Formats: sequence, C-alpha cells, structure tokens
Amino acid sequence: MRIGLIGGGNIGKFLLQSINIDGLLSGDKIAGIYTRNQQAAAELATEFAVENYSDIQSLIQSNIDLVVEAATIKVVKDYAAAILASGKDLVLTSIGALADEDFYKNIEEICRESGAMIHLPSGAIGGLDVLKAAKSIGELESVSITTRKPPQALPGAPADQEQVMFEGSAAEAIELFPKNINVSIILSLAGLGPEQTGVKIISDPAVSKNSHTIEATGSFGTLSLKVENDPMPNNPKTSYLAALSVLSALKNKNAVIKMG
Ligand SMILES: NC(=O)C1=CN([C@@H]2O[C@H](COP(=O)(O)OP(=O)(O)OC[C@H]3O[C@@H](n4cnc5c(N)ncnc54)[C@H](O)[C@@H]3O)[C@@H](O)[C@H]2O)C=CC1
Ligand SMILES: O=C([O-])CC(=O)C(=O)O
Repeated sequence: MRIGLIGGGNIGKFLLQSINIDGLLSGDKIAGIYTRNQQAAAELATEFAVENYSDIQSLIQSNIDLVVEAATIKVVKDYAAAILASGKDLVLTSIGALADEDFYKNIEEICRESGAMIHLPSGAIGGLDVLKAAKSIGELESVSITTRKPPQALPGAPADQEQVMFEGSAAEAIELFPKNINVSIILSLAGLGPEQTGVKIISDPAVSKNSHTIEATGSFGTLSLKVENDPMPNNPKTSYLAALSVLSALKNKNAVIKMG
C-alpha cells in the first residue's frame, strides 16, 4: 500500500517515523506528502524519503492508494471531496469536520459513487464499540465526555488555576475548540450525534496528561471509561494515543477478520 500524507506535524511525523523508518506496516510506505509549510515539507521529504507535493491535486494524482489526513478540520473540508472522488480511501484525524451534517452527507454520497472509503480511527479515546452496540436497537440514552488537559493544551486557559473552559454540546465544542475536541465528534458519530453529546472541557494546571472520561447509559447498562493520555512530545494538545490509533487503523484496514 502506498500512502499519501497530508500534514507534517506531530501525527504526520510519527507516521513517517513508524512506517518509513521503523517499518511497522510491513510492506506499506508513505510515498508522498503535502503540507502547508513548504520548507518543513522539503526537510521531511529528504529525511523520510518521500515525494514532496506542493499542491493537493499532484498528491491525489500520484501513484498512491490512500490518503491519511493529519492536518486540520479546514483541510478535510477543502480536500476530502476531491480525494474521495478520485476513488482513494481517506483516513481522518481531524474528525471534527464531520460534525457538519451537510458535509458528512456530501462525502458519504461521493464515496458511494466512487467506491472510496473513509476510515475514522478511534483517536485519543475508546469505548466506541460499546456505543455502537448500545445504539444498534436505538436504546442508547445518554453520552458525555469530560476532557481535562493542562493549560498549555487549551487556548485561552489560565496558567495558575483550574477552570471549566466549556460546557455544552459536542456541536458547540468543536466550533470553539477545533484543535482540542475532535474526540467528542467521533464519540457523537458512534453514539447520539453532536447535538445530543455532552462535553465538558477543564483546564487543570495540576495535570500533565490529557484525560478523557466517557459516561454513557442505555438499555445495555452503563459505561464509565477514563483514558489518561500522555501527550505527544512536541505538541501538548495531541495525545500519543491519537497517533497510535491512526497506525492501528492502517494496520487493520485490509484485515479479513474485523473486531468491534
Ligand atoms: N481524533 C482525535 O482523537 C484527535 C485528533 N487530532 C487532530 O489531528 C490533527 C493533526 O494533529 P497534529 O499532528 O497534532 O497537529 P499539528 O498541528 O502538529 O500538525 C498539523 C499539520 O497540518 C499542516 N497543515 C495545516 N494547514 C494545512 C493546509 N491548509 N494544507 C496542508 N497542510 C496543512 C501543518 O503545516 C502541520 O504540519 C489536528 O486536526 C488535531 O486537532 C488531535 C488529537 C486527537
Ligand atoms: O489528543 C487529545 O487528547 C484530544 C484532542 O486533541 C482532540 O480530540 O482534538
């Protein structure tokens, strides 16, 4: 499998290292990269032996089988349709883009026409399997996530005291914190949707990890799950688990035995 990568930040670099240097995806390789900062892209291209494309169309038209997006919600909104229309599968990290129902339906329709597929890694959380099973007969009643991060991981957070930065729906949360709460949107997609999923974001100077506590109720019983994530070394906003989940999604993409 030849992978095209959008974004050369934390997750992008982790994938370049794990796949192209450490060989963690057996024969698969990242073959091409497209990212905003052209100087950084040129350096990554040399370091990890990938082709550097200066525009998205060139990446799409290159000899790749699928695209991994590790950039921003805007990148997904701007480029997903063209990637999927070309018949190439797309793995997303900026899952917040799918909170927009019209956008979701549009790219779903494009997939139906082109045969491409969208893969959504579980990101910095877990428990999605429970929600999917619980809602399969429509008996999932409530879902919420409480995210607690150190102040340097949240825009506008005070350095010296704990503060609730947001409390409301996932739909509002991703508008206000597009780089910090993608987890609430995959949780919504697995469960009750962005309007019905509760979100609380707390800035806490006493913690060094990004923790996510998920609570759900339904006819199945109750779910209570807390993940305490180590941040990526170079970006406190992003949990290491989010990067691992992309690698895992790529590993399992063509599995003949699927779990969950
Ligand atoms: N699903 C989840 O659970 C999680 C999702 N995320 C999201 O994953 C994405 C990637 O995260 P990181 O690697 O930590 O971010 P990062 O900020 O370290 O890297 C983003 C990269 O995207 C590139 N980029 C930005 N705008 C671009 C454009 N218009 N065209 C091409 N490239 C562009 C930047 O140059 C940079 O290389 C972010 O959207 C982040 O919010 C992060 C953590 C968890
Ligand atoms: O990495 C995390 O802990 C969560 C995050 O930034 C996101 O969901 O956007």
